[in-house]
Amino acid sequence: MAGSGGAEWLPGAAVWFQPAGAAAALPGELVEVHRAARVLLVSAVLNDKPQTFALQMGGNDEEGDPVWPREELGPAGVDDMTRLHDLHEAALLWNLKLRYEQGLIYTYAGSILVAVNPYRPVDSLYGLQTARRYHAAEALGDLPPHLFAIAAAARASLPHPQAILISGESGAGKTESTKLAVQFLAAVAPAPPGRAPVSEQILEAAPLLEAFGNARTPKNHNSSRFGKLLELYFKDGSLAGARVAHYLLEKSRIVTQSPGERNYHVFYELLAGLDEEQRRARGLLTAEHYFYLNQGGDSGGAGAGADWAALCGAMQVLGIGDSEREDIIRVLAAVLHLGNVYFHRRQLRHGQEGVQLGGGAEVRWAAHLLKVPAEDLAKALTTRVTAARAERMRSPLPIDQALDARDAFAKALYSSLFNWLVLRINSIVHRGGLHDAHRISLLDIFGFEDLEENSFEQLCINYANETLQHYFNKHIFKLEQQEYQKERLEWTHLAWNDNSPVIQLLSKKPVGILHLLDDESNFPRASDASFLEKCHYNHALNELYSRPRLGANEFGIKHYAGQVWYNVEGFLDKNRDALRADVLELLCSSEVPLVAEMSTQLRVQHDANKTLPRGANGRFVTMKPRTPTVAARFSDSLYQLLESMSRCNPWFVRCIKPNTEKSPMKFDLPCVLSQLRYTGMLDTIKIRQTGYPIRIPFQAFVERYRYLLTSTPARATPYREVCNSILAEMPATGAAGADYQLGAARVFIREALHFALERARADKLRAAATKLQAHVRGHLTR
Ligand SMILES: Nc1ncnc2c1ncn2[C@@H]1O[C@H](COP(=O)(O)OP(=O)(O)OP(=O)(O)O)[C@@H](O)[C@H]1O
Repeated sequence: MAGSGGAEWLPGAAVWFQPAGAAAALPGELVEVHRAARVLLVSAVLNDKPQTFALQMGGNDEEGDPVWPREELGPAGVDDMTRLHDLHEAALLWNLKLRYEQGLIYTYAGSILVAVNPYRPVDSLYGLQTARRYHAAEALGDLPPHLFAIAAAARASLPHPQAILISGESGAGKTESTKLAVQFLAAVAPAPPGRAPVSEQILEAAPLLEAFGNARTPKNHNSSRFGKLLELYFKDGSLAGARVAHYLLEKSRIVTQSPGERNYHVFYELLAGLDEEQRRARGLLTAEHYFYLNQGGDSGGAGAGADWAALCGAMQVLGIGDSEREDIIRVLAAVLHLGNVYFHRRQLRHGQEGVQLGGGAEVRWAAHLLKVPAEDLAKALTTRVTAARAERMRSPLPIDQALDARDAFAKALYSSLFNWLVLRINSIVHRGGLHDAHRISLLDIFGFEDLEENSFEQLCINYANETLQHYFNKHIFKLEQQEYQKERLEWTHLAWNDNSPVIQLLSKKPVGILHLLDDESNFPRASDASFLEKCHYNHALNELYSRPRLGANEFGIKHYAGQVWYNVEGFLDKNRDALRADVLELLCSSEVPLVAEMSTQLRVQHDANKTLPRGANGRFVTMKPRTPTVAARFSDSLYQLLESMSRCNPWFVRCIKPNTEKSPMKFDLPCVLSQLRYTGMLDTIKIRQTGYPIRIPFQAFVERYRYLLTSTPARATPYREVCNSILAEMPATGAAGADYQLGAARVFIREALHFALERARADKLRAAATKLQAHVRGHLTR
């Protein structure tokens, strides 16, 4: 490609270039230039048609001039990106853009689904008719790419357990995709008679969990602030039950919100939904009066009243009765009252500092709603119990600790309410008799986060994303290529961006950052600063780790999705998440059945998880038992999640955010490009295009595709040879290299050829069925 007279590469500049298939170079005009993305868009007329071409800036040729590989995509792009001939970032980007602008938000990369958020309702995409069509399709590529196709393929692959992993940044569309997949599976596998409400209950659990676990953030007005694994159980072809597991509800949001952020939806919905009389009975006012609701500068609740009515409807469908709902309201209202409790500093004897309670009415309301003695609650907020020998003494709390005690109380109340709710939902949708049911798991876990201020929560979220990216890489690249090697296929090794070193930096024993944090959290005199010192000391030489230049309380990690700086302030407290024993006792003494129940659950969790520290020789030593920290529990649950996933056949859905303004149908190239880059989409497509992800044992292959044989093989022909005969007759898919290879015991097939095989088989079977019907009709007529 050449510019006119060495002119600047600017939009509007005249250029010459040669598109694929054109006999000679064409004159064109630069439409857009993305230097960072090394992408040029050029408009030109080819075959009398104005078209736009995406060109990738390559390296330099021998004379130092830029090299411009080329790609022409046609007006509608391709629906499976493994069919692109010239694979480069510009081609992927332009292909997604072309499709997106025509309302085609789904595109395949082999069997991986790329879903670009439309940011507007696209009802025509998701009707019952569409669901039925996808349900009836025989193979993944038979119909245009769709989320329903992935859900249908997962369902068709039962009884082996299946997992659909839905990933993407905050706001990319994971939660919507999860809901749509569940709706599809519920629609095509209706519950058996007698159990009819179960699928309705499963569907109604989603808005309930969203009300309590989602909140408005600048990135997403309905951002899930917890990770979710939803297991759907199928029996005799019907959706027979479900189970939800949740990960790491963001607790800090209950008591603080940054500008533009809000607390969990349910608070605003409650206040807008109760009438004046109902509010008065609980001492409640409107949302702007509550400290826990107005710190982000937005306590408006437009439409929240209707949401409260919908929420009550969902509770009814789930069988959460009036008295339970009343108790839920008590807890929510108590949290709001607690947030408005304030303190005055008080100088005590011997130079000790203490506090005097302000907002006494708020304490009385909270105690009244929780049915605990008001004086005990006041004591819990202003003093702490210290145990010296056999004596329990109360010592006053200074003002900062009193505020912390208030917030810790509110966080414990709300998070145990959330835990209780999940358990309650499970008790409804996961009834007995499912031990032999078949399972599809849907994972919707918080996306990678890099905020203005990143704290402990972001470290955990990004750690989870690293492990899931690793799981993806392991499936797509590592295990795949290991298999080729084992079965001695001809294969040039394909490198990929391995993120194991970051995972080790975070979690390897004994000095991974999360282990250092745990050790410090169990050491009473440690502080955030001493934790940071230890991180610097142990990892300063690691190239994935950065120290701040100006001595700030931060450390930086180079994640697979980019560098993130974490401010360590509050890390230790958040990780300890200690609930004082006297506070737990107070909660357990509540006469509200729900509060007593959730406090018991809290106590069980608190006690059951206590582990004794091990001595150097591996034997238990006599020390205080360690209460597991948040990071330790989270790592454990991630480990269990991956364990469970490793037993499933995975399906990947990559959600993409088209712009950062949440604008409908606006495709911002650099924004999409960065997501394609850090998820390794180009390499993924390369390995899907040239690799052999489908592997079938010879005998199973022959049994499935024997209808495609044009001649019957001799009786004792080995399966391997029959496989070869079937495959040799299939037309080539057009990608470079062989479309299949025969390994030691299995045949290895490219996805494109697998689609073609499935389609050919379905055609043969259909033709045979038609012939048989005609034969039977003829026979009957005769
Ligand atoms: N398929 C879709 N059709 C229409 N709108 C969509 C679709 N997917 C997402 N959206 C829009 O994008 C918004 C954000 O999507 P969603 O909440 O699913 O993101 P997320 O990836 O789960 O984000 P987070 O990680 O913050 O929870 C939705 O509220 C909705 O407005």
